[in-house]
Amino acid sequence: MQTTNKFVPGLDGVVASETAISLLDTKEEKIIIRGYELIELSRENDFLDMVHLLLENSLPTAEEKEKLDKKLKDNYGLPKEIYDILKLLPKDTHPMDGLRTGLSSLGGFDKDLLDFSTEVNKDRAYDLLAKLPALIVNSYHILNGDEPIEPRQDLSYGANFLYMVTGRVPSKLEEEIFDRALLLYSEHEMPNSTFTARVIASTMSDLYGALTGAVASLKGYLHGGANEAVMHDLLKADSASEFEELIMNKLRNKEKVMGFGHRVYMKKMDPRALVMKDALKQLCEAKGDYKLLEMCEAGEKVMEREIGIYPNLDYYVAPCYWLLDIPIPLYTPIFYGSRASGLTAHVIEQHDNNRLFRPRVKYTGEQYSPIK
Ligand SMILES: CC(=O)SCCNC(=O)CCNC(=O)[C@H](O)C(C)(C)COP(=O)(O)OP(=O)(O)OC[C@H]1O[C@@H](n2cnc3c(N)ncnc32)[C@H](O)[C@@H]1OP(=O)(O)O
Ligand SMILES: O=C([O-])CC(=O)C(=O)O
Repeated sequence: MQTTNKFVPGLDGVVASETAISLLDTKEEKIIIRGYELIELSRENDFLDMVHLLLENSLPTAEEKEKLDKKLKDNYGLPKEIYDILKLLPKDTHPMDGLRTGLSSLGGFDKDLLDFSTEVNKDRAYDLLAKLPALIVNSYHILNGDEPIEPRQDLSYGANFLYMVTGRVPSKLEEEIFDRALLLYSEHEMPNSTFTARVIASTMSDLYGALTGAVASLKGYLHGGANEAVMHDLLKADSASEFEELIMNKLRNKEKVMGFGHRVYMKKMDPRALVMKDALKQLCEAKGDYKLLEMCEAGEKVMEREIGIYPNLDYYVAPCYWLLDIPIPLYTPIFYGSRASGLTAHVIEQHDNNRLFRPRVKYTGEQYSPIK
């Protein structure tokens, strides 16, 4: 055992793992996913390409993509018992907690639960990605006292996901923007939720357990929960100047402004946010109403001017989801639905080449004294 005495709060900058999945290359300003660059991928590819890239280490051929699409669609259905379990939850349960419960319960339906071979883990990952839209959206519907919505096989993965949320088939632009957000959210190196999943997987616990822990991690407002918090803030103002005032008040009160800042890109804008800012422009243009864009731009300017901190992805995803008619409590669960693609790749990688995570502490308690 090697011990270093250096304590780094929040493990800021600490290298916790080797991975061949992704890297935030801050020198080159690139988000590398298995050798490709995320922003370039967002221009040329869709979420299913990303799923294939993450789980198979290559972009799919047309034939592979068709097979993947079919594999997911064939497994859309959830065991009826999962809906029965969700119906037992108190109605004010947050959909992230509904998702956490449903996901955890799914483990019991896996006949090979303790087979961690790469192939079985991969099949399990595809099965989960197939089921997540129904689990996420229907846990929300059930918690609202509504009936679950059946997935539609005739729509693309993203269009079906969005259809189940709103109950209407999205326009081409809505489908593309929703899919782009899925792709951008899919993988981001070693955020708290990925670290959580890998720590759990490192005890040779199963994929459902590791992914359930990651739901709890992503829910917090310092991480994925920020996208919901951003929208709540935007709705408190009615114009760019009111939103600027709201942010100034938060700064005066030393409060964090949601959707800004990032452990890795603190002094720069998250490159993914720029892509979603463009998407917001497109959605505003389609609606002929630019208010949300003007408010967000005003917020961006005031944060740069006052404290030199820039938007992260959640800041520009939130108003896009709003314009896509997605209810706010589904923002973080949908983020999770996308991130599950990266998380499953990380759990597989951890199981394939494992060493138990077990760090040490800097002790700040009382010195030893014998019990009298
Ligand atoms: C997809 C994602 O998960 S992206 C992250 C989503 N989360 C958010 O948007 C929540 C708001 N942002 C934050 O709280 C932070 O920027 C985090 C959690 C993302 C990163 O946190 P850390 O790397 O630990 O940075 P930390 O919180 O220590 O901030 C450093 C300094 O910047 C300030 N700061 C950072 N972010 C913000 C913010 N959003 N609003 C106001 N001040 C901020 C801090 O107050 C701190 O100032 P100080 O040194 O004067 O005390
Ligand atoms: O990388 C992080 O710490 C948080 C983040 O942006 C993400 O998970 O997408």
